[in-house]
Amino acid sequence: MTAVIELKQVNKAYGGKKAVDNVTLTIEKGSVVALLGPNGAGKTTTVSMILGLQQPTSGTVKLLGQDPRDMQVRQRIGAMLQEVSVVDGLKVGETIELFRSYYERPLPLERLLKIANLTQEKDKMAVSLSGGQQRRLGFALALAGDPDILFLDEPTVGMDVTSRQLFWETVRAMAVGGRTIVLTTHYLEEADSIADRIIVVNQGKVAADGTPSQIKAETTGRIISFTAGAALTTEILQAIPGVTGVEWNGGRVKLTSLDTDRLIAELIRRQLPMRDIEIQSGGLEEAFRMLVETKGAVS
Ligand SMILES: Nc1ncnc2c1ncn2[C@@H]1O[C@H](COP(=O)(O)OP(=O)(O)OP(=O)(O)O)[C@@H](O)[C@H]1O
Repeated sequence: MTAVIELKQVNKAYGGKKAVDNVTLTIEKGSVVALLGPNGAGKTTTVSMILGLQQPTSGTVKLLGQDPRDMQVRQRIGAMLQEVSVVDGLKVGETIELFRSYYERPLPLERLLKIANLTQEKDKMAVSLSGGQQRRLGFALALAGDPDILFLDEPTVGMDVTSRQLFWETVRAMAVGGRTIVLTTHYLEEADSIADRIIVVNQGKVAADGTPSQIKAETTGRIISFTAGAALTTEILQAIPGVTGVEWNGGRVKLTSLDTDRLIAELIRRQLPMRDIEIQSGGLEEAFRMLVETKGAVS
């Protein structure tokens, strides 16, 4: 595995306040990584340091093994930031052409227009685009140089459902092609479906790091549900080692546990009256809430 992004003991302070607090992490080539965290957690600051737009107060950031400000490195990076740079007086097509001119091997204009679903808008003034269309233009500009690493900072904010679907299909196809994608989002279901690694950031620190299923399993544990025989009560179930929660819904009971493999063995060993047993993971939303709440929410 090749590390394309490396952060070592990175800190960023504004005044006396730490926005990023001693973060060390490595991102491998070809991975799709989602940075999740509440407002003010430090996601954008982390991405800006990886991009070389801001300097860490201490620690080191390497992009493709180099300083992120290196010109050769910049040729291989694309970024879609929260603010889209719409140049006054330029049409959509001209804006894309301008960005293409910065790169040695840009993607063709027509392809970029198609990817961003802006073919119809090619001759419109960029400033006249709607919010969602401007986000899509931002995507085309990020892809102009056919980047190896793509940064997407809350990319789908303001996009309608159809644009959002098309957007993620394109991102997925790019990841299959071996590109590395780093995104920040508040939409947990998007992170769950697109990312192969989720890094939860809270108060400038990494609160959790793993695959979506690891994050879910490690934080909320898993759930065993079954239709319970009449003899079973909450007291009996709570007394079984490994049970962290008991919830009833009619005759069905939901047990939560951090180790469902061990618990299921124990339930069977006790020959409890159970039918239609199911094992599920907790939701990412729940995992995220727990992580952020236990470590203290950021206003
Ligand atoms: N230029 C700046 N000057 C002073 N403080 C800043 C600056 N940029 C960010 N901060 C502070 O640093 C912290 C982290 O902000 P950052 O924008 O990185 O968070 P975020 O996780 O991207 O949040 P959001 O989800 O709201 O975009 C916040 O407390 C923010 O107020």
